Amino acid sequence: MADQNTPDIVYTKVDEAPELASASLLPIIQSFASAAGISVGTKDISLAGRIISTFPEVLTDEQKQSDDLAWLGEWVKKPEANVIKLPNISASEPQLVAAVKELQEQGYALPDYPYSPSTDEEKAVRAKYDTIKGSAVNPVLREGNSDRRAAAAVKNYAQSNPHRMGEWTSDSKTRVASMSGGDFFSNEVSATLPKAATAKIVLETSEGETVLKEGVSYPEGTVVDATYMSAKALDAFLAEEIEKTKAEGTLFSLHMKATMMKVSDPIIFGHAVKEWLKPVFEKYGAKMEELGVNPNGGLGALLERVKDEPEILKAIEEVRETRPPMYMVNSDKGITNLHVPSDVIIDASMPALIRDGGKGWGPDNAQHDTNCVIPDNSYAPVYDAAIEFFKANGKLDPATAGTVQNLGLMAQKAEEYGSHPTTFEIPSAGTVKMILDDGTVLHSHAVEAGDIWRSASARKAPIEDWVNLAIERQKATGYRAIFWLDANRAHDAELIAYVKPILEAKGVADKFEIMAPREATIASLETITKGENTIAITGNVLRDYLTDLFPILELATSAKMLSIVKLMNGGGLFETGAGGSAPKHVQQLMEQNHLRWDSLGEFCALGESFKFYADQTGNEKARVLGEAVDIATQGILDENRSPSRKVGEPDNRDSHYWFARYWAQALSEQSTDAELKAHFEPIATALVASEAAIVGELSAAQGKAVDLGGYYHGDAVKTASVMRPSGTLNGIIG
Ligand SMILES: NC(=O)C1=CN([C@@H]2O[C@H](COP(=O)(O)OP(=O)(O)OC[C@H]3O[C@@H](n4cnc5c(N)ncnc54)[C@H](OP(=O)(O)O)[C@@H]3O)[C@@H](O)[C@H]2O)C=CC1
Ligand SMILES: O=C(O)CCC(=O)C(=O)O
Ligand SMILES: [Mg+2]
Repeated sequence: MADQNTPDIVYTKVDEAPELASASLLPIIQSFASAAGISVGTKDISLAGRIISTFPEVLTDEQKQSDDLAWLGEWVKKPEANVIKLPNISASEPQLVAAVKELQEQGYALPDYPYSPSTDEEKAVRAKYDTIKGSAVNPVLREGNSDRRAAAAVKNYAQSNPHRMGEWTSDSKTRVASMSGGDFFSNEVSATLPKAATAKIVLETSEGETVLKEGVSYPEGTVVDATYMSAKALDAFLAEEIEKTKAEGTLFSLHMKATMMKVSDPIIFGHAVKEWLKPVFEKYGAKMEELGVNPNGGLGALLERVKDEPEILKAIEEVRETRPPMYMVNSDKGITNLHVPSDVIIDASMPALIRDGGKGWGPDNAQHDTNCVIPDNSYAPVYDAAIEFFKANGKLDPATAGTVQNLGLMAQKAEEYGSHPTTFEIPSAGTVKMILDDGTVLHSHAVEAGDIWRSASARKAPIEDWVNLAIERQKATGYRAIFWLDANRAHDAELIAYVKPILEAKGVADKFEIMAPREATIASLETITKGENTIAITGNVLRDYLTDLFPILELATSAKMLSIVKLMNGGGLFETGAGGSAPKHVQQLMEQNHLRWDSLGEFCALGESFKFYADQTGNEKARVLGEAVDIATQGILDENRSPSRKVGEPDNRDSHYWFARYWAQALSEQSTDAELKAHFEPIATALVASEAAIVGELSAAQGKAVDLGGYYHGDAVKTASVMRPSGTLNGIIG
């Protein structure tokens, strides 16, 4: 067994619903793993944990925390890494500010979040907070490409227990709106570097040259893109779509990824907020700025800042009356699409809308056709094609549909994932140039004030690894395999120049197709409609989008996906599902003490992690544990032991009892390892014999509001007592 600081298997400490689930599940895992001499320990990547570890200088010794993310960033580069990663918060500004406030209330002397930093000290604090914001964990941990698919058991379950799908009709007014020019898609340029280079990015204006960034280094063979979104074109597009929505009688909705694309997308979101409230900003812009309003933080924060300004509130109300109804996050509470940038995240929101027959929730708490505004055209065609496909063909039938697996290029901050330090809101008109150390001007764009310029890149080694993974997966399955690459898009053309020679050299070119996202969407939907399967081999953003889209259509949720990251240096990262941290579930637990979070993703990841551990170390007990996990997971599906959505019915904790029971039974019934068999026989017997007591204790706990001692930084003891209410179960687990 490894030392205390380096557990054999790392289980990440995260946020919200998955972290609550861990309070119940992890003790079971640790107890079972210890029987094979395997330690399972936590490393903290939660939002609160990352804030705490970033500001040691203002904290007491007791409050200080190690920088586990930095540690993990190194760990995933080691061949022995074995990490189970649960979804964590990629914080928007309002989430970060709320977490800081909660920690301050708990006695952490953290600096306030500086909205508009002016002094050097404020700028330094803001820079630190900016590193915590957005998708700050996943790009660091994901030192490998992504392999996401539904395990056979999960797919079979979905086919025999098909979920409800909303009806699609050919007269649906739902559609996708995206820019016809001036966006990232149309302005993209790309080049592959023939040798290693260091680049600087400058803005040349009539006043002279400003260095936006320097010292960006790229190894030989890196595909380096540059593009920008025109602020003027974006505003004109948004204004037009607001009017069109009104004319069409649909809901206005904006879908983007302000969390993962943490620099560009909050700015785009801010443009939408400003356009929506244009007359108010025109009249009261200066006053609102004084009050600290930042449109990028959303309507929610804006309303909070102007709450004592009756004149502005009245003006907002007047504008609202002239606007189309908005797609709502929570119509009971009046929370709109534009309230919080992290409430409507495209990967989860668009598939849910498509699953529901193209309907979004309106302010009247009823479902309506919706105008889905996705400004940038790079990936919007996927949703557009899907919507048109279902209008023409009717809803997908999950009972007969095949599956779309995904292999996503993601390692080493591939593509837009790594673009955060090289994304800029342009302060004044001029030319942005990307200049290499040998003087070559690699890319150049004429820009105007407010344009969003960004450069993304993808390195050669990850690209080659991704193509090779695709070849392996196609060989293992025989499925139709499609590279979702658009030969007419600059970046994709560079990737195709990598892909084709590798396929040809390996003699498998005839096994693969290359299609632009729109055509690939149609081809994939046609394939699965026939009950056949396909592999989508995509870049990073489509990895994210498709691994929610197809699972949500096929399985109702992406939470049950197998999500494996084969780390490039030999380790394994096992993600639990492809979904997020489900904030709504926490609310329900706090109000009703019912947790509807489904840990199936954790079960799938756990089985893989143990088997991987066996491969890596030769500890065959780990393999026995892993194979038994798979049997237990199958049991959860076969016996319908997944959590129910309603209070009073079995929840996440019940499913953990059943998981422990099936796992112990599988271990006591196997004959590969006599020691494990002997160890788990009495445990399995006790779990079966105590069923009534355990289920009774779990059920008695539900129904009342609970106190977790915090939302972002809950109290571990309080959380454990809420999440482990069965003394009988705790006694057996030890
Ligand atoms: N890998 C990662 O680290 C990821 C992190 N995130 C983070 O998660 C947060 C929320 O993101 P959001 O876009 O709302 O997406 P989520 O996937 O968290 O939530 C969307 C909905 O999916 C359902 N859902 C998701 N997981 C489960 C589960 N295990 N069991 C049952 N239902 C589930 C829930 O539906 P219902 O309410 O109907 O029950 C939930 O409301 C954000 O902070 C985001 O940054 C998001 C994606 C990935
Ligand atoms: O990194 C993030 O912010 C979210 C990632 C995500 O949604 C995914 O990996 O599916
Ligand atoms: Mg996602």
